[in-house]
Amino acid sequence: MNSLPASHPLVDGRTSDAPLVRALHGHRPERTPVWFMRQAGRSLPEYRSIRADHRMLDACVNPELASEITLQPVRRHGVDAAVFFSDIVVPMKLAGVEVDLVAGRGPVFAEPVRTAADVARCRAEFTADRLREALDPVREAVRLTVAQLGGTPLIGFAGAPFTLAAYLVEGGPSRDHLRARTLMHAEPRVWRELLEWTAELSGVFLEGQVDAGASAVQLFDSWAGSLSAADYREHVAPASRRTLDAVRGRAYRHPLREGYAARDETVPTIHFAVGSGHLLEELAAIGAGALGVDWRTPLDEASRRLGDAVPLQGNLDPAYLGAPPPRLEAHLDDVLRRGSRAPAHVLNLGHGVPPETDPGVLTRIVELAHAR
Ligand SMILES: Cc1c2[nH]c(c1CCC(=O)O)Cc1[nH]c(c(CCC(=O)O)c1C)Cc1[nH]c(c(CCC(=O)O)c1C)Cc1[nH]c(c(C)c1CCC(=O)O)C2
Repeated sequence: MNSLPASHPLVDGRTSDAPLVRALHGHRPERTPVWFMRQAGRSLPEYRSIRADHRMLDACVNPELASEITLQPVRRHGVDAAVFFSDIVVPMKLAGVEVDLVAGRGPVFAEPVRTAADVARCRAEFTADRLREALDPVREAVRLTVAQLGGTPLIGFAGAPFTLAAYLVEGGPSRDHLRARTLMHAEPRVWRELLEWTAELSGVFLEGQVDAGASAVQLFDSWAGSLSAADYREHVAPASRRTLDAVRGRAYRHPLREGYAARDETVPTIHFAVGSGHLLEELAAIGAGALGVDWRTPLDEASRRLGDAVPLQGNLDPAYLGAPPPRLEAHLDDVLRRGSRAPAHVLNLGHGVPPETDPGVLTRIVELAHAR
């Protein structure tokens, strides 16, 4: 096991008892922690004003901007965690892959990766070492952010190997990732090599964020829902496990507990996939400490299927953000009630904040959840 540096916020006591960290370790803190996927982004006027002058991927590798954008929703909403402003394709970009984030669409790759030769070239050219050498802007952005956050934990993240591979093989966003899933079955060896590579880059990206001060990480397995349970288990799970292994071994001694209560803890990990109700058991088997659930599966049902043994995160339906306040509040109560069945609950949306969301609604959700 690798230890975290002494100056890490989990080690020096700044975040070791924060509600988010306690919940992800399976405890019920004094208040339900809440944060929102995509809390940093177009729903905030202060974000749009920065982005008016900077391209998305440029902002991600500019430490001052990335840090400022990460902090904006924490200041505004009083959420229990910051999520690092970056993107799942940033490690690809830093390793040398030609990729852009197109507004309204998402990641677009100049050269799709489809053949054995394509995969071999990626593995030879866009290596983990090359990424490590280019990772300083990310480490610096994390350090600047954590220095401002005090006791609020920063969540680092990475794209899961399948989600990245789906974009790479398709060359951009796609509906059901058919080309990627075809490669999986047509050339399983090439597929495995592709996922080994995406898993390694995502692992290095996570490692960099944790070592620079992130107190938890989330793996975004966003498009895993397009896979059958059998395919997920055989062709994807080993790679996702490898990505999480990059930080799962990071241990620390809880600074405030002594004697019999003192024991090594590991950096909390969250695993999230959209439309993956049929995969809950497979996702849990990856072994992340907590599971993010989208809005389609009620949290009490998810918890029951997992033997009431896994802390859950979620799962307000983003469609309720535009509903009249009494309806939204009833939905919030329902989610909190169902979440109370799990050993621990982190309140979140079932997917990212839609850009047109009124940010006042998000602030209100935080207030209500904290008052419950
Ligand atoms: C699939 C995926 C991507 N990126 C991400 C995922 C996994 C999460 C999910 O399932 O939604 C992860 C991501 N992307 C971004 C974050 C920042 C942290 C946060 O959640 O606040 C995170 C965690 C910033 C971003 N990443 C992106 C934006 C929008 C850029 C803008 O401001 O125009 C942000 C804030 C761009 C992006 N990047 C991607 C898409 C689909 C898009 C949207 C394209 C669009 O609608 O314009 C790929």
